[in-house]
Amino acid sequence: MDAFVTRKKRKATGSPGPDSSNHLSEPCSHHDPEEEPTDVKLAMLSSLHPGIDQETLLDFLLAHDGSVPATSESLRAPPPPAKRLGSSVVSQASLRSYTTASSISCGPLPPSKKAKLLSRKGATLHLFDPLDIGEHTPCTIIHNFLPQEDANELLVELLDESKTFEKISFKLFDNVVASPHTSGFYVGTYGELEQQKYEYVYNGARLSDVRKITPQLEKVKARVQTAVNLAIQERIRTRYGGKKLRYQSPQPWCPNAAFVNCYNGPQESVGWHSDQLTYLGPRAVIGSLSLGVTREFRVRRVLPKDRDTDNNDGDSLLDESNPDAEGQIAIHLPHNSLLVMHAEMQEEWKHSVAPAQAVDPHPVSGSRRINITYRDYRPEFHPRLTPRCRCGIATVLRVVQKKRDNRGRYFWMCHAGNVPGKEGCTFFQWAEFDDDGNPKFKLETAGGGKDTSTVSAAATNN
Ligand SMILES: O=C(O)CCC(=O)C(=O)O
Ligand SMILES: [Fe+2]
Repeated sequence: MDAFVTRKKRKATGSPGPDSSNHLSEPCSHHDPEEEPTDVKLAMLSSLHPGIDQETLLDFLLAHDGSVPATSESLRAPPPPAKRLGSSVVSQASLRSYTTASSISCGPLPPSKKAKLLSRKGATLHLFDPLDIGEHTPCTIIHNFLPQEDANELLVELLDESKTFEKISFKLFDNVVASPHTSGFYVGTYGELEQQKYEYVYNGARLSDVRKITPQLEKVKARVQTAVNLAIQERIRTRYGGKKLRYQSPQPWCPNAAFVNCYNGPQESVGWHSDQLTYLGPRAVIGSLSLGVTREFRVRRVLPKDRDTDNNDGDSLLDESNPDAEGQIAIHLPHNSLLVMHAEMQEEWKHSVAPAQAVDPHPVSGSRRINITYRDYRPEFHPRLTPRCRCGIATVLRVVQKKRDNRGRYFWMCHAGNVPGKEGCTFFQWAEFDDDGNPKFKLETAGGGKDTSTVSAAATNN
């Protein structure tokens, strides 16, 4: 592991570097050494010092001018770092009484008249009230979602499944890092199972542990589907001015895959990331069901970045790559709560499950939390159809999140660099969709590849 921090980081040759995610779990693992320095550095430090929370790691990283080896050394030195006291957590039961008169009297605000975001730099705003969550985040929360018995049965079933879950390994710079929690992937039929194993690529590699959906997961799927579709319609009516977002699919949301995460104890977590859009398409919606102990799901908006201020100095640690730049919002996800991540979530926000110092034990799961993300894999994004790079691997779909010029533009890029033992190629291609998010593939480039040397500049430092 020491080599891991002391080795000089490698820049992928010719890589366009428009990173949009930094995820320590499937199916969203991306990283880019140049674009997400703080997140990546925090991920490295987290894996080296799993017992230390991210806020403390960030404090130390800042104190050591962003140097991972120096930070790590200092964290190793006795005495162990004290827990940050006087944390910036702001807690309240509801924001109703804090919002403007108009937002109270007129109901949900149209997008143009958003209530002022009450999170602020360096602070974590804790939201509990579903109305607040709907108004201030791109999510809908439904508490006590399933009949109690169904929730418990599902929890028991998945706790048993999770005994054989594994941490997912991926490549970070030249090193192999394990996700800070375990997970399993489920699909509907044996046919889909074979397809997923042999045709789809996750994080640059085939996923060997694909499982057939369990009876309880299947039973609950229909309820999740109904609730998510209702939530989407409600969101469109109340937040998007009655019209779905551009590139959002007009088709009903129909889950056909489920990632199940197990967080075994308070320290298990998932770092800041956006979920990978490769098989979901743009403006994807995800239904996320939580069981067992309550954990904090944090969200933060990705702040745009001007080209002029790119690469200026070490200040980047203090702005958009800092999770505290605009403030985080913590949504508490208790047992049996369904969180709908709406169409604006993956493109414009990042999310994480922060390590906790302690958790309230759950009568069934003890200190464990199970999370299921139901996903709608769209047939039009089957890897048979999506562009291939020179590595012969289906490329991944990503979006420019930061750089103002190309913010919101999608692109396909090689992902092989994430595979242990492999180098990625320079494939880059802007992705095009019709207004309903259906891909328009350039036939001449599918299976071929395009060098990024000219187009990449447009996306660099996104
Ligand atoms: O555990 C959660 O609530 C979120 C998990 C997650 O973000 C993911 O699997 O992509
Ligand atoms: Fe996620």
